[in-house]
Amino acid sequence: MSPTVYAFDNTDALSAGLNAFVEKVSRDAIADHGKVSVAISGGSLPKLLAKDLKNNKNIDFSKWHMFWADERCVGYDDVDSNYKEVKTQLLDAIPIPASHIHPIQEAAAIAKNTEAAAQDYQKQLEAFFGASSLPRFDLILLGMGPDGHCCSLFPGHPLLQETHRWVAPINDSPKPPPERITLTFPVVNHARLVAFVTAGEGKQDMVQKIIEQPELNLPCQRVQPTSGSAYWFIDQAAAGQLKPSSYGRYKL
Ligand SMILES: O=C(O)[C@H](O)[C@@H](O)[C@H](O)[C@H](O)COP(=O)(O)O
Repeated sequence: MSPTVYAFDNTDALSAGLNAFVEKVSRDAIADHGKVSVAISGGSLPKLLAKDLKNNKNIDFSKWHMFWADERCVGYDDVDSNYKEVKTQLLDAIPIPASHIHPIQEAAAIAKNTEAAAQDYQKQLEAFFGASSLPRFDLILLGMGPDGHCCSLFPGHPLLQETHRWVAPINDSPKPPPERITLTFPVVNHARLVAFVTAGEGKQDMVQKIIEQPELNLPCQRVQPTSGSAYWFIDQAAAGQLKPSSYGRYKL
């Protein structure tokens, strides 16, 4: 199924729309199963997400569990750490219990032991979701790279074919740093909801390709939740090459 695309006048409006969407996802998940599992990527996403969400008093963050969709193998304090970015932008400002925050294992990350970091992260997912079936996140929040990558799943990379592992190591990421771990497509596509968040004119060509040329089979286009839905939250600049019929407006 094609994703639903919402375009916003500017990034402030995008953050407001995303905040309303996440509030609803959180309410529905808590009503359904008492907690909310969220996985998030790095890049520009944490800031766009946190702008309004960090002040949202209608969300019961005590029920949230935060995971990473992909992570760079660096220490928690490193400028490249996705954990650090999400913590600084969002987690430090919301009442989420520390035990509900699930970063990758720092020792393995610092040692650049991507295999150990990936195996440990898979164990963390098994401990939370159970080991017998694929994890089913309530929400996976992803950015889009200018080459059409998402998570640390890059065009043409063998990891696109991974069908067994939930979390995979990567040592040759074309986007630095090269050592990372990433959720794999089986996990991403088992989520209830996946929301892409991207903004800026620099993204408009790739957004057009991904939304209007599905035959390209780029990583972002392989995100097709099997029993869930995919959404795009973009600003007008990123929507600049899209046909007006390709997107709609999110109703707050
Ligand atoms: O660790 C990372 O690098 C990311 O998780 C990556 O997948 C990111 O989300 C995209 O590259 C988009 O990044 P920008 O929004 O900064 O372009």
